[in-house]
Amino acid sequence: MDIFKEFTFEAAHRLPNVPPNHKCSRLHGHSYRVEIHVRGPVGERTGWVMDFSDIKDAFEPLRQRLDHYYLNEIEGLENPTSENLSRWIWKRLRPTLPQLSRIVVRETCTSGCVYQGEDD
Ligand SMILES: Nc1nc2c(c(=O)[nH]1)N=C([C@H](O)[C@H](O)COP(=O)(O)OP(=O)(O)OP(=O)(O)O)CN2
Ligand SMILES: [Zn+2]
Repeated sequence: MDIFKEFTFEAAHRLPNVPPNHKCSRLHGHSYRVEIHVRGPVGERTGWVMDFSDIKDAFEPLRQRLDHYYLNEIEGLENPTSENLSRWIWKRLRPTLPQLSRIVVRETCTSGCVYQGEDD
């Protein structure tokens, strides 16, 4: 079964590789929403795949590195698209959360990406 926990953080960014007249070449911010999904069997006694608070404990150090920062200044996020942000999170979270199965990053109410470690 797949379970998930959703997190939010605020951050600024700009996209350095878009044309100069592209709106995202300008500095702007988002209220990012991130879903962390974990896949595994449901424990017979616990009745759960994993305690949601264990997902929170695993993601919180990364959230602290992102919240209220300028993403472009973070190593590995020089081009902070949703796609690159999901890969950045995956790479750092997977070692402590091996059951990680999917990351959903939402930049706006209508835009985001889903990453399942395809090119990990
Ligand atoms: N594939 C991607 N495309 C875009 C990304 C991205 O990370 N991956 N990022 C952006 C910008 O960061 C932009 O802030 C968000 O995009 P967009 O959905 O265009 O934002 P709007 O809220 O302005 O969208 P509207 O629906 O047109 O109001 C751009 N593209
Ligand atoms: Zn943006």
